[in-house]
Amino acid sequence: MMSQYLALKAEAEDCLLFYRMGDFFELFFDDAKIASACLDIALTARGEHEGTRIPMCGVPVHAMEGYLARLIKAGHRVAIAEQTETPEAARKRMGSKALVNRAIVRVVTAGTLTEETLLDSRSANWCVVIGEAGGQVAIACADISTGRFDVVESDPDRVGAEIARLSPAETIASDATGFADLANVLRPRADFDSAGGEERLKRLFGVATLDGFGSFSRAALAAAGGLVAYLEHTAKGSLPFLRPPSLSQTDAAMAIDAATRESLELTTSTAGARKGSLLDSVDRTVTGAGARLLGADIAAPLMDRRAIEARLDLVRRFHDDSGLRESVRAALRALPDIGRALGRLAAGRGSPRDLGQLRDGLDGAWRLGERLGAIADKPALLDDLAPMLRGHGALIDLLTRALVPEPPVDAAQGGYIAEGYDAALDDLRDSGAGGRRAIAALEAEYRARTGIGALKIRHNGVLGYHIEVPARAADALMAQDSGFTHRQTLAGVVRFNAPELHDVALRVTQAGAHALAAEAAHLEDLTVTALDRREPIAATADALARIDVAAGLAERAAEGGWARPTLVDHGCFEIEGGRHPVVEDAVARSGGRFVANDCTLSESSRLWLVTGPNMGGKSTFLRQNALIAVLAQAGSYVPATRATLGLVDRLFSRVGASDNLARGRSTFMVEMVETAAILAQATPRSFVILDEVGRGTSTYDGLAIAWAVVEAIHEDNRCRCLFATHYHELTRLAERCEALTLHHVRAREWKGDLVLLHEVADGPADRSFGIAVARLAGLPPATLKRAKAVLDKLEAGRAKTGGLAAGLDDLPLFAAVAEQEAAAVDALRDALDGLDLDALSPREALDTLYRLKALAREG
Ligand SMILES: Nc1ncnc2c1ncn2[C@@H]1O[C@H](COP(=O)(O)OP(=O)(O)OP(=O)(O)O)[C@@H](O)[C@H]1O
Repeated sequence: MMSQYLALKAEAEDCLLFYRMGDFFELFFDDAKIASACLDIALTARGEHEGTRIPMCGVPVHAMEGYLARLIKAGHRVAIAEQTETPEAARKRMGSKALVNRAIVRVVTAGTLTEETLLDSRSANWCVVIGEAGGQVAIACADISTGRFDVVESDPDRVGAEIARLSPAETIASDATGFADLANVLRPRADFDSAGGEERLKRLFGVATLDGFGSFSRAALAAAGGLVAYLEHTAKGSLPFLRPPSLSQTDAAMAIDAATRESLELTTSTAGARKGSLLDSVDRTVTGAGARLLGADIAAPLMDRRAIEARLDLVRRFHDDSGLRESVRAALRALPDIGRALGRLAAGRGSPRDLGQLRDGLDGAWRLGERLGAIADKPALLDDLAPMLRGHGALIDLLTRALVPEPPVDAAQGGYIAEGYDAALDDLRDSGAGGRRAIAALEAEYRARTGIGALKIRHNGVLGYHIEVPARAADALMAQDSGFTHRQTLAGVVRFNAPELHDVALRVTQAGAHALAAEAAHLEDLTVTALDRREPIAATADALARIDVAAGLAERAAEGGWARPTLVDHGCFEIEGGRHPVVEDAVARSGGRFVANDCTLSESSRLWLVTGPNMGGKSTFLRQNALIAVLAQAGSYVPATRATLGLVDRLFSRVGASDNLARGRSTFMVEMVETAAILAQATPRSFVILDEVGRGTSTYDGLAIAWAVVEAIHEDNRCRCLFATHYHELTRLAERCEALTLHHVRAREWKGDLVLLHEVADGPADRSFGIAVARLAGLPPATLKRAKAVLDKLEAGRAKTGGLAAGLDDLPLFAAVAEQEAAAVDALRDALDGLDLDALSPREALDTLYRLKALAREG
């Protein structure tokens, strides 16, 4: 047995091997140590291997799903080795010392789950593969719990952002590409060969050419083929359930890099949970499929204005008609998740209940389709969706006739095929029921014959039907001629058999076994019939999800008084009464009122420099505008009283404080890497929010960098940008950057207390209130007093020297400064030994300026 085990383990080296032994899955050696620690189950030992005891632990087969879930969550992969023949068959083959054949039937990984209990019903479960060919890159992703299959052709530099968008359960790449560091599973290069990929796809979809799906690049074939190869590997050869691939380009969606997603908390909060994210605050969907689609929509806002308007038209229809909205949501709420039921059936892991869910879901969809088809003023999208909801009439009828109202998850006990569906099955059941009645009659007869009132006929797995009497009354039945045969003596009872009982029991058992077999055959047939229609069923599931998303967004919009955004072709961004949905909820929960703010970026004012006290609401203001862009392009109403915006092609958010020490980068390093990416990638159609860039380093360095970044964004990127800063010196930039305007969040000091008004107003902030905020935060009075004294000294010094601001003011007027302070400049020129002052970078220029000023003061 151990050599069989070791051979199987060699096939699945990167997995924990679940080795089936009767009613248990056993794990051995290191697998046992890892699993027992992770699952908190006993580690024992058994037999010997190379002179040492073999560590071992096991989980019961019936409880395996729960254990699997914990292992997969902890990041393990599990290979399931099943017995592939019965012990009887093995004995026939090899005699009494037979070893049952076993084989790995499945590799369970995070990206290839279909079990309801292992999946979150409200999130997609993506398995993502990166493929590369001829310098091009494509990403193939599948959610095999629903069969969704997308292939996206990507710029090499957008691969990271795409992966962040999908937030996959598993990412796979070839061990030979440059993307290995983005992957958590590496597969051999041969799996990603584009010619082999084409063959695999043709085989999967049973087609002679892929032309019907669109035109695949070689990279797309490599990725899609690599994905199919991986799914075949984990399902051990059986083909996965995938719908025909939908091909797209990354530029069909707003580009949002990983750091921006994280800082805007689009689908998860910075704590990693769904709670606190934009998605959580917007989500009013009532079905798992709707929630999954909304997550995908928010993660990938569209770039196609017509498609966005189509979604918005549908939201508006539900928004403006609350009666319709409520009835549609009530109907959807009652529907089971047909997409996932279909996924389980297609993966060969379906149950009678899954068929029942299909029946109920499709029936509900049909009714909803009828209703929606008949309403007035149908938006175009609904015209497309309503017919998709109907059209499974024959299947619904078949399943309604075939199944009981509430089919069980476990097929083993039978009882899921409805009466009247199959006359032969009904007969078998009748004869089983007749037998059970005969057994009841026998019980009465035995009681009368023996005079033992407590006599019972019972059933168990070992003895089958038998007669049970209390031990004290058993003697009468023990006699040779009693007509009863002794089978078992237990503590309080003694068990017997009798010839009549044996005959009737045989009839009952045989009828039962035949009935079970007949039901199983029906289950298989019904599954095949349902799967014949899997593409249109999946399309119905998609249509339901789209309607749920629209009705949910309408509900959210009505709840929050949101407005339909107007999308235009030029680069404006005009928000009136904008709000941050997550902060607004939080403020409301603590009894406060959120202050709405306008943001009007235009050609002549495309860069807003926002100053103001800490805690004043700068970050909130920046983010709420970025979130409004995301929501608008995802096809949602937005938290504002009015919003008009030109489409945003790339969204960037750089927020001062986050760091990534885990990746070995300091806070400042991360800040600079991300800022560099923005300067390299932002286009005039982009929207950028920068929050306190430069604060991660020393004041002068930070100010110099912030200064140069603002200039570069203004001159070169020319994107729409909100820039929040504590460097008041930067406000000087307004004098020379014509499209930069100054704004501040308002605050007042009232009788020594700071009052934050959270109101965005024009012009620069007059002061910074840092110490007042520190007091609000509860810094000890002695420390506050000392801080105030230091601040006074600094300010006095600044007044005397002209200060930092004066220096920056002079930066482009270097020559003028030089004229006024010629002597110092000469001294400096000597000191700098022929350095070309005109060629200095802003940072060097600034340093030089300060040295110059110092020399001038001395001289
Ligand atoms: N418009 C608003 N209306 C009501 N409360 C608000 C508003 N904006 C922000 N707040 C409250 O103020 C808090 C601080 O806001 P935010 O983090 O945006 O300030 P900040 O100016 O960026 O501060 P810092 O400079 O310290 O980072 C928020 O958590 C929220 O409770």
